[in-house]
Amino acid sequence: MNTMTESKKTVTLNYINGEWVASDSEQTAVSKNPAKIGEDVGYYQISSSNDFDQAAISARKAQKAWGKLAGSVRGDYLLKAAAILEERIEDVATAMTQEMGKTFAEAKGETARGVAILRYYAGEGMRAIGDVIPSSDSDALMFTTRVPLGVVGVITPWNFPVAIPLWKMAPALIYGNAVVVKPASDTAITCSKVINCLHDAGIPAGVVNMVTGSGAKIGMEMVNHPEIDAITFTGSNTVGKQLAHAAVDRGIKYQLEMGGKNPVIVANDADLDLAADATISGGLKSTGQKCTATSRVIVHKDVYEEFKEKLLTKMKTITVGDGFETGTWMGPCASEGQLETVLSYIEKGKQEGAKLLYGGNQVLKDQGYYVEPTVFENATPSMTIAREEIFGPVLVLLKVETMEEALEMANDSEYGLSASIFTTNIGNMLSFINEMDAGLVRINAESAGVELQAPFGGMKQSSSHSREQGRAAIEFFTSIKTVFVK
Ligand SMILES: NC(=O)C1=CN([C@@H]2O[C@H](COP(=O)(O)OP(=O)(O)OC[C@H]3O[C@@H](n4cnc5c(N)ncnc54)[C@H](OP(=O)(O)O)[C@@H]3O)[C@@H](O)[C@H]2O)C=CC1
Ligand SMILES: CCCCCC(=O)O
Repeated sequence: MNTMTESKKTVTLNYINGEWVASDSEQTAVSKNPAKIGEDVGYYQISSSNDFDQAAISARKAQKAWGKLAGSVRGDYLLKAAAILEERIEDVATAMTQEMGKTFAEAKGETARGVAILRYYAGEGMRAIGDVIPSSDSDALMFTTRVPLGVVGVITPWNFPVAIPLWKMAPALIYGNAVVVKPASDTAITCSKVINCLHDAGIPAGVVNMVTGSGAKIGMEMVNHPEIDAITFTGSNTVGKQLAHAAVDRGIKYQLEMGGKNPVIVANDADLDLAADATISGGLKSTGQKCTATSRVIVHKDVYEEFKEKLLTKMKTITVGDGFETGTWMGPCASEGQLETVLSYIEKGKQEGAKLLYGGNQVLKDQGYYVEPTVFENATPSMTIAREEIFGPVLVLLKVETMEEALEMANDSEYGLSASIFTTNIGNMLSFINEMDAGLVRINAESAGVELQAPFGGMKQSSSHSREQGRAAIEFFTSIKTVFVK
């Protein structure tokens, strides 16, 4: 059981060596519902260094036998966990909406994506992992194989509290690693429910561990712990770079997926209704809290006014409220801190001279951390709201004279995660595919909504330049051995 009741409070436990245990710190912290100020979702462990040490040592001990299992046997555990998670979609999605505000429909969709991720990687346990390479010595046999890294530390954010932990854990596990997970504190309870599915699937003790608590403490414990062989992280650039420096100091492998400032280009031959719908979905779904969310909307002057009107007409239909209410299209910001960040960027946009076209206000103040869907125009590429990741429902319209200018503006960012173009012109498409510096390049489709079977990751400051998901994940979670036999 992943929780205990302590003076009528539901307290989520750590998962160490196959058991749900309280921290020896005897301290817990509260997880709050951003849609309902004052409502506590539950409590999680404020873990100690000793807690983490126990988890890392357990992982080390368990990994040896786990790595020796046949891939198909490891895959069977993931298939069982997938079936259990599928049975629990409503319960896990409820925790997600309660902890970070995502609408219940989106939360159920994400949890179903977690089920699919487990099933995809279960299959990886029976696929080829190397090549036979002809040696120049005709009497010799030369081939490659892959071996697990050992114990992988997993640090995850609050915005996809099921999909991201699973798209890191599932490949780590199928390729023979053990894991220690430190989830975002804002979504610790949701993560414990995912871990409980792996526990109930009978995964061997120590192969999977979860230690909750402050990233600044437990996250740094993780990257500096001698039993941790690699780190995979998704979150802010600030934290990612800190982890990378610590990983390099120890000489361990690291993987970072960080921020984005994702552009959409609307060409003068675009389907403007499609472009407006995709801009709203890509930019405002999940309250804009996706690293792949649309934020810069670069529109050709010939269609600017028509597109703007379509966008505003659709934005005005957006309903903001509690993610459990069926009429809600957009939930609250994930936390009070995130709301304050978004409001500060909106103020910055006004101060720097951008024109607030729609939204920009905090709403339902007495209920939760809600902000209106927001769009600016008359912004310049140098403005803060056009350069920095806001991680909220804020769109910035930018007008251009030519497609060459549009592409140049789209590339004018320190980030390079996802980018979309709406056009019916093959020349525009090919130029965009070839010249857009982004890991995810999408034609007549929104910038968000990546599929689990395809490589995911960014260029420039969005990533450490590896790729997650799909078959690409094997590159990070294994090491290649080139074997020569005479
Ligand atoms: N690219 C992406 O997918 C995401 C990007 N972001 C960006 O990050 C910003 C803040 O979001 P947030 O979730 O707080 O992102 P953070 O980078 O602050 O947190 C991500 C994870 O890192 C942990 N962490 C925090 N500080 C440290 C540290 N010093 N060492 C090790 N781990 C640490 C967090 O733990 P804890 O929760 O306990 O602090 C959490 O588990 C967002 O506004 C957005 O810009 C956020 C989420 C996803
Ligand atoms: C970390 C961000 C994940 C984005 C997944 C999506 O766009 O659907």
